[in-house]
Amino acid sequence: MTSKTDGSYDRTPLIAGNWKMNLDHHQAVTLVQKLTWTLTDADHDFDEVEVAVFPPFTDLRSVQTLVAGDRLPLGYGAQDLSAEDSGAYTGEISGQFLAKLGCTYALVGHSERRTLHGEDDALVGRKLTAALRHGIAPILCVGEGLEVRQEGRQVEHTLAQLRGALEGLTPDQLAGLVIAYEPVWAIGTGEVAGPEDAQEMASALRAELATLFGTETASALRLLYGGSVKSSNVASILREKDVDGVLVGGASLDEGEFASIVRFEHHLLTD
Ligand SMILES: O=C[C@H](O)COP(=O)(O)O
Repeated sequence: MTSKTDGSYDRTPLIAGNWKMNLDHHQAVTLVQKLTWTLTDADHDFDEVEVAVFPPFTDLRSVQTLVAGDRLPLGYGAQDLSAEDSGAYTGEISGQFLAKLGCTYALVGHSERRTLHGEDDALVGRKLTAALRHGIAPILCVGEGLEVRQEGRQVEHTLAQLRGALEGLTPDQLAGLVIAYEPVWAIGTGEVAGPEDAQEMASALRAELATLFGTETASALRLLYGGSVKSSNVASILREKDVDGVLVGGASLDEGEFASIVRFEHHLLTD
C-alpha cells in the first residue's frame, strides 16, 4: 500500500457506498457492473483499497449472484438488520438471512434509523451484537446533530453513542468492527465537516476505544467519515491519520463519481 503523507497505511482503507432507498434490483446490477468495469479499467487494486456497496434489501440477492457469478472483487452489505434472529417480527430482516446472502457488512445505527425510526443506543447495541453473532462485520454509525455541534458537545455526544452501542462487548468480539463518524448536519446537505473535524473525532474515537478495549484493538479498527463526501473532497479527508475510509451516500449512486472517490490516491498525487 502506498503511504499517507504522514507515513503509514496500516489499516486497509474502506470506501463504502450506502445507496439508501435508491435503485431497484435491475438498476443495482447495472451499477455494480459499471462500477467494477470502471475500476478494473483503471487498474484499481481492490486489496489495497477495499470497496463495498450497501443496496436496499431487495437488491441483495441480485448483487450476490452477480458478485459470485462474475467473481467481482467487491464487498457488499445491508443497510440495517434486526436485533432478533427469527420469529414474529413483521418486516424485520435477520442477520441469519444476510449472512446467507454473503453480506460482509451491515450498517447499524445510521442516523436516518436513529432519527426516523427512533433507534436508541441500546437497540443499536443489540443490532451490532446480532451482526457479530452471524459473522457480519457491523459498521456502527455515530455522530451529532447541528444543535449539539453548535453547543460544542460533539465529542462528548459521539463518544456516549459509541459507549452505549459497545457496552458489554469484549475486545475479541470486535474483530472486523468498523466505526463511521457521520455528523448529521453534513449528511446529504452539501455541508462537509473539515478534514480537521473528521480527524479530531476519529482521534477521540480511537482514544476511547483504547480506553475501553486496549490499544492493540483500537489501533486495528477502521474509522470512516461520512457526510457529503465527493471526489473533490475525499483526498483531503483521507489524508488525515486516523481516518481509514469514507461512507458515501448520494455520490455512491453515480458509478463515475464513486469510482473517482475509490481512486482517492490518484487525487492525492494530483492535488
Ligand atoms: O451513509 C451515508 C451518509 O449518510 C452520507 O450521505 P451523503 O454522502 O449523501 O451525505
